[in-house]
Amino acid sequence: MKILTSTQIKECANQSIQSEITTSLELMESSALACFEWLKSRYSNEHNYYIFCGKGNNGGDGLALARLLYNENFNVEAFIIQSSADFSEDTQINFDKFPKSVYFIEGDDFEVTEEKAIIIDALFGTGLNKKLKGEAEKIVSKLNEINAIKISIDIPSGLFADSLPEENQIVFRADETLTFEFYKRSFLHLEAAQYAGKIHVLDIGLDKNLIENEKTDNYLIEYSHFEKNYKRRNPFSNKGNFGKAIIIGGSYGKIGSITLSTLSALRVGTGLVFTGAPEYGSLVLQTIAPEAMFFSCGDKYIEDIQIPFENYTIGIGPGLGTEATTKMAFEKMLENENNPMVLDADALNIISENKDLLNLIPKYSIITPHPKEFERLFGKTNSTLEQCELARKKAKEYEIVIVIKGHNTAILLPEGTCYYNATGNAGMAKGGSGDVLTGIITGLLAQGYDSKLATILGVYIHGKAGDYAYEKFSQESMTAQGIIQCLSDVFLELNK
Ligand SMILES: NC(=O)C1=CN([C@@H]2O[C@H](COP(=O)(O)OP(=O)(O)OC[C@H]3O[C@@H](n4cnc5c(N)ncnc54)[C@H](OP(=O)(O)O)[C@@H]3O)[C@@H](O)[C@H]2O)[C@@H](O)CC1
Ligand SMILES: Nc1ncnc2c1ncn2[C@@H]1O[C@H](COP(=O)(O)OP(=O)(O)O)[C@@H](O)[C@H]1O
Ligand SMILES: [K+]
Repeated sequence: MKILTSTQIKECANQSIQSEITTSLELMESSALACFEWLKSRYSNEHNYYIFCGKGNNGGDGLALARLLYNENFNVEAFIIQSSADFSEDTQINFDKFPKSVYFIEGDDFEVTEEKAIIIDALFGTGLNKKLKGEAEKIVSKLNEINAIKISIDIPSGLFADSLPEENQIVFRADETLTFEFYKRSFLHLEAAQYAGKIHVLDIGLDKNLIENEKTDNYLIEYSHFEKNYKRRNPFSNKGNFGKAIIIGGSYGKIGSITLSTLSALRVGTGLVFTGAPEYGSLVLQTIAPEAMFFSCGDKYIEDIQIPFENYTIGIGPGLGTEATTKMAFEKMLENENNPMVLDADALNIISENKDLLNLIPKYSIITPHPKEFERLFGKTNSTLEQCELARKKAKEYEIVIVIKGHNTAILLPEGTCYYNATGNAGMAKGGSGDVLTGIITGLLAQGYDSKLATILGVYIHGKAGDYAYEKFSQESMTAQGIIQCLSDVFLELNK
């Protein structure tokens, strides 16, 4: 799914209107109708709906929604900011059409009975052009204090679509946001996402051809991406058709991490998986992952990485350690390798200590830092959006794929595009989840997916398996091994 800026979204709507595909009033009605249908499917008319409206079109959506609810006998009250007397044209029409009287409110001079209350925030949408102040700030602050179900229309009031709020900025805190047609980019960044709650993208009938023609560098990964690009297995295939993945890492006390990567590479369909680890890891690895082959990388830690065959794909880093000899062996390996590889964890920590090594990373390799590892590699930034933009620059500069891991993992490609992921959950916030991702991406790369697809699909599958693990084991009890176990559910779904 494309992620467009608020200006682009407005432009799409304007073009639809100019080409007489629709009118602005019809768009407002279909926005309100989409919200109405959504609400009706989730909440009964036993609730009391309190709809807070501004003077712009977001307020118009709110007033149209109030009418639709009222007409179906829902208990609804509409509140309008006092200073919002000069409505936009369509909002004025919807104000006139609302059959009940509304409350004009000033500051915190309004009452909401908390019991069974649903507060709908239609104060400001994507037309917000400055931080909330005065009356608006007072209203939102009071709403935030009320104990009720809170739903924002299009975007929580006070939030911008394309930039992040500062600390202590007043923003409506929604449990759910019903947003129109597109994810707003800010929803994919922690600083803003905390205000938006669960996001639901509603279709309001904007012309899909116009959306198709809008250019963007930011996308959200969707199931269709995976479905479209997934390589089905030919019935006549043999193990030689599905690549050789070499997973390198592990050190004393961290053989587990490389085991998790190995198991994950096996579980995404790789033809042959080899694990390179210190000798003492052999017994554990061969017991837990008998399908994988083991080759020794020294005794106590890696001294030299000798790969005993050709045509392979390397994933290196989990549990690798940063011993002096390991560093030397890793540097030598980087000097000798030309094919894209996956670099994670300690491989990245070693590079952080010697930034010249960035230049040795083979083109189109994939690096998977969490935000702290990213900071060690490329420096501090003031926000996650700045970090994402810095990653875009670095991905281009070094011609690599950068994966910034987190709740909404961001993938930055060498051509400058960003793909955000929305699968996964907080049950994955545990040691070992990242090692699973390394194995998955390495396995996909080994099977012939190019770096871009291996990463996009890998990140998506990883989160999706995490979501299955959540359903099966709960967020608390799921483990990295649970994620690996649930990879089968992802592939079974795909093969249905
Ligand atoms: N495009 C689409 O596809 C569709 C969009 N739709 C809906 O329209 C929404 C966008 O509507 P919009 O452009 O009228 O702006 P909106 O956010 O309602 O209000 C801006 C108003 O608030 C004011 N204002 C700004 N900042 C302020 C502040 N800090 N404190 C106080 N006031 C402030 C500003 O006044 P100004 O400062 O410019 O005088 C302006 O009048 C969008 O989110 C969606 O819900 C659907 O109906 C149909 C399809
Ligand atoms: N709250 C969350 N929501 C979704 N995914 C998460 C969340 N927390 C962690 N993850 C995912 O789990 C993985 C954790 O990786 P990492 O931080 O490297 O941990 P590890 O130390 O286990 O290797 C990443 O892929 C990340 O996207
Ligand atoms: K809103």
